[in-house]
Amino acid sequence: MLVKVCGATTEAEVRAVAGAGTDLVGLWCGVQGGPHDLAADEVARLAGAARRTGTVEPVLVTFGKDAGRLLSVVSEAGLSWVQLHGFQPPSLVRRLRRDGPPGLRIVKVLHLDPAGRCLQGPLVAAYERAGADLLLFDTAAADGRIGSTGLSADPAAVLDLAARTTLPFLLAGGIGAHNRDDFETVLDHPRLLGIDVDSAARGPLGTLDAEAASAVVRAWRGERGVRGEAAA
Ligand SMILES: O=C(O)c1ccccc1N[C@@H]1O[C@H](COP(=O)(O)O)[C@@H](O)[C@H]1O
Repeated sequence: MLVKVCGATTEAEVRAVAGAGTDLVGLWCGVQGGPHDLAADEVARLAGAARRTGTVEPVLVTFGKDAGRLLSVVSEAGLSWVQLHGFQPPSLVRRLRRDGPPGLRIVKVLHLDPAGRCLQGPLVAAYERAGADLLLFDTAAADGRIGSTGLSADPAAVLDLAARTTLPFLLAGGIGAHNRDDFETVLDHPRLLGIDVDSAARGPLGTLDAEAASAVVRAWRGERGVRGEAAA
């Protein structure tokens, strides 16, 4: 069970996430107006801090659509993971696959609305053909908001979406220590690779917090116990 925690803005948060036993830490860049958005040089600095922990890998999380800009951030920070969290076209996935560093892991996010419909529905197969490595199923709010909605998906809608895909996937959207059992059917899915968490990994001050992240890790890894294989 791979665990990613999203939205670090300081080295202390990166270390807290690593200390909680997670595998991946999300660093935002190109999330205009987002409270945890970082400049490219800050992404590079925090990516270095993540690598120095020896256990947690940095992930560029972005709404950006400009391939040249994203490739420059990936290159400057020496990143091996990018998470396309917005409504980027399949051609961006193709371009990152073609021009990105060898081994770059491209995660394309698909959003489920409150009725269980996938907002990127017609493009799902195209993202896979374009060279995405992983999908990430997250929720969209009724008003169209995406990213850290804190809203959980209906497990049946997750399974329906999984049935329309072939790649491994991560689960996100209001994931916390309290709701692991709601997703028992999803946990049994052979292509579920792990979870991605923002809100529930934050402490009372709103910063990423070792105790809050550890509670999520313990609840979701359970007897499946081991650290995610994709972190190495
Ligand atoms: O965390 C954000 O606000 C965010 C902004 C832009 C892109 C992605 C973002 N986070 C993603 O939100 C989900 C989970 O959030 P939550 O646990 O429901 O609060 C996850 O995929 C993060 O990568």
